[in-house]
Amino acid sequence: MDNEINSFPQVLTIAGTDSGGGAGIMADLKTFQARHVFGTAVVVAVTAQNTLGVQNSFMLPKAMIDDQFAALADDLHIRACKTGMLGDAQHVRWVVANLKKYNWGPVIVDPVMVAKGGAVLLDPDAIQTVQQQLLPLATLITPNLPEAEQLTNQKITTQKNIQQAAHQLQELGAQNVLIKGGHHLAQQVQDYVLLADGSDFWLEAPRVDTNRTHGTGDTLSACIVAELAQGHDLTTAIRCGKQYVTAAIKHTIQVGHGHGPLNHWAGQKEGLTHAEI
Ligand SMILES: Nc1ncnc2c1ncn2[C@@H]1O[C@H](COP(=O)(O)OP(=O)(O)OP(=O)(O)O)[C@@H](O)[C@H]1O
Ligand SMILES: Cc1ncc(CO)c(N)n1
Repeated sequence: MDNEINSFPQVLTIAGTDSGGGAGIMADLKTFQARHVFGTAVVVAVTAQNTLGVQNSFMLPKAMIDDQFAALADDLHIRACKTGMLGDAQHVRWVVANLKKYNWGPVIVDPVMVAKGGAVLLDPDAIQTVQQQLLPLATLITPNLPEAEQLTNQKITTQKNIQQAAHQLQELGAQNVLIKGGHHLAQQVQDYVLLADGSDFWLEAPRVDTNRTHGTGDTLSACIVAELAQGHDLTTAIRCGKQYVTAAIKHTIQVGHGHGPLNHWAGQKEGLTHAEI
């Protein structure tokens, strides 16, 4: 009976809001909607933000965070989840406690640290807590290059460095690793994937010459969550996420004066369906 009630794929984002609608929970929910899963959210932080930057942020108190998790656990059946902006060490610890307390399916950790405009979204002194407490829970971790540098405490300039960093992240406890190459300015953007069984591959796409890349990382990880919730394997979900985010960057929309948001309808434009990727 309960299985029938909760048969529609439901997913969860645990992150911060973006009043400008382009990143964080807003990007996640738009991606979930476009990828045909039912999106839910635990709000950890609220930001006053637009395409020009982050003007203010507010971290929610522990009881409010715990109650959001409890409300979902009492009623819904979440098949996969992701984390985004977690703010500081104590919020990382509170989220970790709730990830351990209930079953949310595969956990995709997007270790958000700094917004495209430069605002700090994770206190630097929380990095150790992320390494020690959150990474071991990660089915997949999806750092960008600066985040991978912080988490592995090394400069990353070559493909070999990227591969070494991915292995280090596995040693810290993440089962699978996707290092995003959007911050490297080469003509081809290259992301590196290292899977739990030791196999690996590069995902390549032509760089789109645009500054409208607000929320690219959120959109990629949210799409992976959506595909996993629909029963696809991790490699398929990652390839689909890459295809979706590339389309969402390419089919640009004109919103805001700065780092504009993506076009979350772009998958429909390119006729992408979850089954065919
Ligand atoms: N200009 C671009 N053209 C094509 N693909 C891009 C571009 N910029 C980023 N990407 C892709 O978008 C995805 C996200 O990468 P990126 O490194 O930008 O993440 P991020 O820094 O976490 O994003 P954000 O902080 O804005 O959420 C990756 O698959 C990356 O290759
Ligand atoms: C709330 C929030 N989460 C994540 C990002 C990074 O894209 C952002 N700019 N804002």
